Amino acid sequence: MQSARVSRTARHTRPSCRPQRAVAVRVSAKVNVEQLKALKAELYNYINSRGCNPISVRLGWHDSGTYDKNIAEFPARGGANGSIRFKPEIDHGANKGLAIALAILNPIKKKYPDVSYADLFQMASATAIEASGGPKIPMRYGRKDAKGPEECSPDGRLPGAAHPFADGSGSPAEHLRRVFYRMGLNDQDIVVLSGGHTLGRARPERSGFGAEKTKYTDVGPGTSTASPSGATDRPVTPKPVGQQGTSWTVNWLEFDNSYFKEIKAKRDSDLLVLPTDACIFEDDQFRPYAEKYAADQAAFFADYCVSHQKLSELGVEWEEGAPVTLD
Ligand code: HEM
Repeated sequence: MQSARVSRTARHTRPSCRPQRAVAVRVSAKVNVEQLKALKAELYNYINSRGCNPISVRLGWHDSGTYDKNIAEFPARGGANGSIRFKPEIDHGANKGLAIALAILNPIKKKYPDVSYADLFQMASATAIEASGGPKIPMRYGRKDAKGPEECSPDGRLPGAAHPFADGSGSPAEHLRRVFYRMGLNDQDIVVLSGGHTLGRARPERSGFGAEKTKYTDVGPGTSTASPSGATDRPVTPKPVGQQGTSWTVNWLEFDNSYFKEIKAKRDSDLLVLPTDACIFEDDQFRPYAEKYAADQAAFFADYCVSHQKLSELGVEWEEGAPVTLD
């Protein structure tokens, strides 16, 4: 597993889902490409076999979503720097339940000591999406880590889902704009990234949202006899102890555009629509994007790749010679 820490030539691609012309770049002596590749292979198999795709995506997003573009210094500006692994950040209210994701990833991390936590969390998220049938996001690696609890982001930077909003916003759309604009993201990013909720569930014991269980979560994704989509051949999540929660979609381990279709249709009270989800079809600037993604999965995937790559690089300080790509 140990690789020579030498410069090498790698293929570098631009941020898009579509194949791009390869450009030769020098890769950092500090970034261990062999370990990154081996880690990705292990994560792909592990995450898919355990059905922990949704929580892996939420962990990556909650690490990077603390970014504040108005703060110059690393890591005080927040972002994808691995600081979520420390108390007090992991104990922030918005992160409730994510200690489970750390408990899953920490033993794996031990086998890849040269990989930063920041890279691990972003890789786990992107790999979880790919392994759920989603697009292959053009990821780049070589992030530096925050070093200790004193470098954690302050509480309150992640979005709330419903009134009352901590920043005093009068509507969900205003709140989303305040939070995502602070990260340097735009309306399209807000809508397309909301599509991350095609995966997973909300549980009363974590966020306070959702029911204890629904016909879609009591047995497993897409396996309810009431499911219009019927059974899935994807692995079913091992039934966890505690509440099963409410999913946004029927097949909540399948990454597709069903989130947009379901939010638009509002057809089933067993599927979740948070106020911040509903507003993507209610707000005049958000709606065209939401309509586009409900109608066209390929467009959703293409735009999702661009916004997810941005999200995964918020606030990042790269190692010397990074970023590197793996393909
Ligand atoms: C737009 C603002 C957002 C709000 C207000 C929000 C809110 C929430 C809430 C309340 C939960 C339920 C947590 C629980 O009870 O376990 C949740 C789960 C989740 N969120 Fe978001 N979220 C937002 C954006 C995002 C983004 C941008 C992504 C990824 C790109 C994302 C991915 C997820 C995933 C995958 C889950 C399911 C986790 C699981 O099943 O364990 N969310 N979100």
